[in-house]
Amino acid sequence: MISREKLTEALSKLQFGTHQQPLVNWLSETELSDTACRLVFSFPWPCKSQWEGLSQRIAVAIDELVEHRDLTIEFAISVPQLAIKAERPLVAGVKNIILVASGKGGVGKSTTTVNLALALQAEGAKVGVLDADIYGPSIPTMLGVAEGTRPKVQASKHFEPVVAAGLQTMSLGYLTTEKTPAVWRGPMASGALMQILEQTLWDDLDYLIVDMPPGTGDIQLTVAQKMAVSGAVIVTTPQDIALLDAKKAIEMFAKVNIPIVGLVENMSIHTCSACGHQEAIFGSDGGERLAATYDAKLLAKLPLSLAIRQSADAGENLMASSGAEQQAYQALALRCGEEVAMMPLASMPEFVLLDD
Ligand SMILES: Nc1ncnc2c1ncn2[C@@H]1O[C@H](COP(=O)(O)OP(=O)(O)OP(=O)(O)O)[C@@H](O)[C@H]1O
Repeated sequence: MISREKLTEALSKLQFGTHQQPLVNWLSETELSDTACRLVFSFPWPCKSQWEGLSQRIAVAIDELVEHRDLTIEFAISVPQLAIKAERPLVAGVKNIILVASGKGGVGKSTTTVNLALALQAEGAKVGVLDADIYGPSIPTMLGVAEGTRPKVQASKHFEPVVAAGLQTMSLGYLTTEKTPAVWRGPMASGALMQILEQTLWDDLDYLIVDMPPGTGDIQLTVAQKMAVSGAVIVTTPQDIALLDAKKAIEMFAKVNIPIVGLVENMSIHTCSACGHQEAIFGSDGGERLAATYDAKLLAKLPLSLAIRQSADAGENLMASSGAEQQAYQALALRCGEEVAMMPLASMPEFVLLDD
């Protein structure tokens, strides 16, 4: 005979996610009758691509209990808001702010921001991107936003985000022109950034991914300190010089008590499209070594690839393709979402988990 207890027992044998937690942790609804069995699982991070496989695993695990009943398995996503207890104010309409940073310029921070955002969205989250790279806002181009696009202004004080590829975006690039490039000095730059962060009408975002300016100077420090941030993702290449700068970025965030969600090793391996030969052009295992030094997680190793460069240049959505690159960003998004969701479980007293 089917019972809730037996169901839970059978389901507790299944694990899910990198942390291999019991799937039953996310069982949010159970309906049992003589003719039907309906289960609803609600996940705190976006993971749509996993649902089909999960559904099959669940059906096999409870097959004997379900017998002749109609089995319905449903999945939902409910990303919790991670908030800092401290005085930093939350940004309206945003549940989690994730900073994407690098010590060194040109390591692929903006490319990672865009593709991480698109991949989180493909996994079922509502995502926005704030282009805070004042030295060269490149997010609009990478998302195919037409040159000269300006955000709509509401009541003379709020910006409506520019929606591109389904993402809510805001960039200093929308507010400056080639003739009036932004020549920002420290306080002015961080002031302008905070202003566009707070004056944009973000609409119910699970994640706002912020493309930080490269470096670890005053602007980065001020912005990081003023935002109520869930965590930072550090992008580096495996090259020694980039790793050195990534260390500075990790230490900067430690100083202002911002947890590191994890590291991304970009431009990791290159596979020759003609012969398939693989080469570690910028060196190998730098990400692993850095992660080990700081006891941080290596979220992903992303390939150095023509498809990544071309999609960024052309403003095309790489998640609409189905190659190894799309899979690499999908894996990054799944891992990143999970790590953010798991954060309250770690020993970080300055964080509280708020229910919806
Ligand atoms: N994994 C990758 N494979 C191939 N090309 C890449 C990859 N990542 C980034 N690029 C390319 O490298 C260049 C620099 O990338 P990007 O602008 O994302 O770096 P960044 O760290 O944000 O730079 P900046 O310091 O200027 O803000 C771009 O031309 C981008 O298309």
